[in-house]
Amino acid sequence: MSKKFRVYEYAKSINMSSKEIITILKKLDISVNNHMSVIEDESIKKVEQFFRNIKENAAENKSNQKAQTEKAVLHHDSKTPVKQPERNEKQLPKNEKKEHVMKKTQTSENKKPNNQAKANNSNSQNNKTNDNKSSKNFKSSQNRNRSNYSKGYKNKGKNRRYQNNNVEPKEKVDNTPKKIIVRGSMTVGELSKLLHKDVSEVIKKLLFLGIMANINQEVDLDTIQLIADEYKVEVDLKLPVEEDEFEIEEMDDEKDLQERPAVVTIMGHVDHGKTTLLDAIRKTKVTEGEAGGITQHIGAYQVERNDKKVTFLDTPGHEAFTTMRARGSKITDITILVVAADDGVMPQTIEAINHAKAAEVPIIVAVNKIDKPEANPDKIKQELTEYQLVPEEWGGDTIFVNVSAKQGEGLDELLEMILLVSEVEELKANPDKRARGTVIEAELDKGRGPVARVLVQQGTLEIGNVFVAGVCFGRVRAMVNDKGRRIKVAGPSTPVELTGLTEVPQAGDPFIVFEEEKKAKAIADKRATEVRQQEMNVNNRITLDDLFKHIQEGEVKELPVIIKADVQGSAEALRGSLEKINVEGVKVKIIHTGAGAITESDVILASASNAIIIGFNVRPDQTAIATAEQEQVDVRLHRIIYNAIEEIESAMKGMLDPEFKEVVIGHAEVRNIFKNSKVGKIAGCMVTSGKMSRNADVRLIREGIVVHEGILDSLKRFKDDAKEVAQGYECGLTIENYSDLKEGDIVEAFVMETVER
Ligand SMILES: Nc1nc2c(ncn2[C@@H]2O[C@H](COP(=O)(O)OP(=O)(O)OP(=O)(O)O)[C@@H](O)[C@H]2O)c(=O)[nH]1
Repeated sequence: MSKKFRVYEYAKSINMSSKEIITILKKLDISVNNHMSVIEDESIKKVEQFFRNIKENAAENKSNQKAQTEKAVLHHDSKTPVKQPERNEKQLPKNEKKEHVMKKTQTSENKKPNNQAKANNSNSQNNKTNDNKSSKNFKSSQNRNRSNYSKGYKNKGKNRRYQNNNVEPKEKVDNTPKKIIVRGSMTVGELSKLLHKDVSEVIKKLLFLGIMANINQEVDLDTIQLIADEYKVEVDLKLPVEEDEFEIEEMDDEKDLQERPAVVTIMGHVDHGKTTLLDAIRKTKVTEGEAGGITQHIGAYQVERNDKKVTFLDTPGHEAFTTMRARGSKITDITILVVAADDGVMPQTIEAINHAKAAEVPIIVAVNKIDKPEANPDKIKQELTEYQLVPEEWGGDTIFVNVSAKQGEGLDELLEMILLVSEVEELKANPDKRARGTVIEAELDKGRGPVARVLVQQGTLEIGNVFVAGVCFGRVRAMVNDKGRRIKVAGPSTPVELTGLTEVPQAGDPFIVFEEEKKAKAIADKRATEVRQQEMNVNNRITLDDLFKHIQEGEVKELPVIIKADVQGSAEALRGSLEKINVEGVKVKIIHTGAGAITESDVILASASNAIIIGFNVRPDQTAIATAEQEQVDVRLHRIIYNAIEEIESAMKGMLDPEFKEVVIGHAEVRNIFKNSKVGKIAGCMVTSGKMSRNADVRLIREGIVVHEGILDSLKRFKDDAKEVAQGYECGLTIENYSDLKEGDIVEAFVMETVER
């Protein structure tokens, strides 16, 4: 080649990825920045030589292997002891060996169950190249294994371990699949699993095809086909579904649109009465028309007034509201901003206003606690004008309603106003189409399996409908409304609890009904793959080594956190709050959230990502406890969201530069004053607590007031200088630049210590 190439051009010309070429160039000490870098003819020659060497080495190794195998067999036959490590590997039952490699794959995906991890350790005991001493080393030991693979390939003639691994056990049962289903590119690890092959074997095959790859490297469809051909496996290519086609909502004809109930979220500052208001509305308005009806928590509830319905979301606060929004779902039509009339506009009031404004949701102000004697609704109105919420009577367009959630006052008027705003907003939906909505909460129910609480936003949901919620597929088996009644259909703005899912979706996940089960399944699968890949990328980025390196270098300061909660809604609320914490540049990174007990796989994920686990109203199971102990993963259990947030904030402060705090080490009482012509006044003291130390800072306290702060000039025990004088002993001391000591004064000695966070 006489021409200059860019990395990507050259990579393309030999059917490899730019990434692979860059890796090889770096190995050959040829510096390149990225796929656009130009590579000279000289460098290309070196790369080509590199490939030739690999192929030659591989060929040589193959013949060496054969010789070694024969020799090994001979040795064995002639009862000559065979080296222990080789024999151990060989004596492993075939399936154990497979597991051994599989585990490595799983470790990289952070899915390694602990029992397998243990087996892996024991299998590797004789293998000095494996370092599984510390479970915190999962990632780094994995990296070492990977580099050993490549080393192994280069020096196969010398490295007995890899020779041995390559000896096919004679009794090996061929469990190669006849056909594999391929939906797109995948990693070498995933391909190996699919083909029921050891990763090392697939990496070897790739090498023969001139592709340097490690377990996490992605291989494209052509390469997958080539490798599959090598094993005579048929590839069933299921090309990705064009999801957008199905996901884009059909335009509705104006004539098909019908009025729908408003969906209302209640926001406001802590203790201003959000929950009380929600409960009051529910109690007075729900049970009224439903004699004996028992309301059920399904994430939202509906009330009726003047034959019109209003849907209230059950989770008060803007965290949940924003979490939903962040996940791309807009479910709130109107925000009720609760402000306590005896308090005023507080930080979270302002936050709530900003959240509602950002989402362009109209605000109705509920001035609460007007029953209190100190209530001052006008003060609230005044304060809110600063935030462009001006009451109508003052020339603005914001609706204010005075309420007492506690006494049930003003609720009718509030509902009236909600209906008025709904009318102005012209909230409409087409009930005659496939349902779409948003998951409000979801959890795994012991008896019923995955349960999702969904708000239907468009169309009508019916029993038997097939749907996708997030990455989960389902068929509506049963639906229950907020009054605990089984229902068969649910129209726009109706909250329902449904069963029939295969997995537990996440709060905020979009929910779409499909006509065909096949389409729904394909979309759920595709989404699941995408999410898995995203998760894997995240995990690759957060390594223990990297995290510490970045923190030390001050580049990145973040605390990875896993949240498990009793219901997904709480997990998401906690996520919202934690992600908002910003302690001098350090942020929380939520790497996983879920509903249910803390499991071993959570602990392993935490270990691999150096994360802290927060359990909210959940406990770790027995295996998780043991693994957490072994992995030294910090698991914090809480029942109050605020405490969890506070604790994490403190943990984050531990990651900041050290701060100092004062520690009092002792007190001495001045009993006599001696005058010395040379040094001035000497205080004869008795150490009453702790100790006096020559190096300590001191403050002089007279009748409870600090009259001076400074350092000791001298500390003596009788006539001798002393470093320290302990409690119960007498001492003489002078304070630097201070001579106004008096009998009865207290000398407090203190030191500044680094704060242990
Ligand atoms: N006097 C009076 N007290 C009220 C009223 N509404 C709520 N409270 C009281 O105020 C306190 C806080 O009410 P909550 O409903 O828990 O407030 P919240 O805004 O949901 O609080 P968080 O959930 O902590 O954010 C409780 O003691 C209520 O009983 C009211 O209209 N009048």
